Amino acid sequence: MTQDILTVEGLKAYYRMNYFGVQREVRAVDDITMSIKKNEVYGIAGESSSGKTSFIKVLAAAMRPPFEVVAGTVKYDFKGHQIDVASASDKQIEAVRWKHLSYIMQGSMSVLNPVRRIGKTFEDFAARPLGLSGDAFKQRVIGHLDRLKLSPDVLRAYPHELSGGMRQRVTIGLATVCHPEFIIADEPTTALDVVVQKEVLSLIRDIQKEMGASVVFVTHDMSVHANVADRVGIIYAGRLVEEGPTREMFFAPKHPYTAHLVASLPRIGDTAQRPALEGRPPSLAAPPSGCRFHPRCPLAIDKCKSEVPPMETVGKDHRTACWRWKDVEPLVAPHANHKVTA
Ligand SMILES: Nc1ncnc2c1ncn2[C@@H]1O[C@H](COP(=O)(O)OP(=O)(O)OP(=O)(O)O)[C@@H](O)[C@H]1O
Repeated sequence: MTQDILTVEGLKAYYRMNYFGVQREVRAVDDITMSIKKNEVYGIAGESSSGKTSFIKVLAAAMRPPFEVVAGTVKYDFKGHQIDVASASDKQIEAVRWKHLSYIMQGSMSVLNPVRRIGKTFEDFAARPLGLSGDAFKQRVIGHLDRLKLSPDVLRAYPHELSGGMRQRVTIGLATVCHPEFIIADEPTTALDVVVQKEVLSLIRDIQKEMGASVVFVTHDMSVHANVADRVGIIYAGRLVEEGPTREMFFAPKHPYTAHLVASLPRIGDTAQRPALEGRPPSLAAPPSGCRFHPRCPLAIDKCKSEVPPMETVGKDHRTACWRWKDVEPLVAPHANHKVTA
């Protein structure tokens, strides 16, 4: 049986703000339970503002006030090192950062210090976790850059001197140079052109295979999920509403929201009109009762308005939170041009 490397239970994480004495709470992650296996690539999808970035910030132990964990656990089982990052101290998190757990944040420029040469940034990130210095450290970094098809010259460059694709490679290099067991990436390909996107994706996949790491990544681009993920999880209004093997999520979704998301993926030669999903995701300060998707759901019944659907197992590694999952039909037929992994 494959072992889990990450187990999340009953996780709630909110932005808690105080505006002139008035408390406001944005429930960005609201009761998520899930797990990720060793060597698995897990993609997280959902509309803008659904809580994807907030969720992986907790996984990456990168919360900053006013964002805080309100309930639940986020337990990693690293080699010889167990940690619950939802309650660990900064010092305990420091001990696993980069060496076991790494985080590729949204937008490579925000990670790379604009006034520091790339080589210095590598030293800041990786010298201590690797326990190397001087020439030994430099050789290790150069060897790693070579795998990423980057020349040692980049170490002398400033971030603005590199193209967007190169910067993203450097960010991936930073996140992987210590051979972490768990890599978290937020929109790793957004803002890159299609050709560079493909390169960056295959790079992440190659590195993951070579190092035997687990990867969690977020993107709103369903074609990236189709090509890269082993399993996909769908977040709607702060909740995980469905997760399952990528192929099943595309060809046999069991949540009406997933059916809409996967239907949004353009296919070559397909001119069929698909019903648009009306409305917008709800405010996370005052989400709807019952199933949060019910105001937009074509299958909603009275029960959906008042009772929260529990996550039910509907197949191997496949779970959904929908009272009417048996009635969910794919909105588009499987298509020959629709490449899906697995
Ligand atoms: N620093 C913050 N302070 C207050 N609320 C925030 C903050 N950051 C995010 N939020 C709110 O948390 C909710 C979830 O946002 P989050 O960025 O996690 O969503 P997302 O699914 O990643 O969206 P996107 O795809 O646009 O990045 C949103 O309602 C957002 O407005």
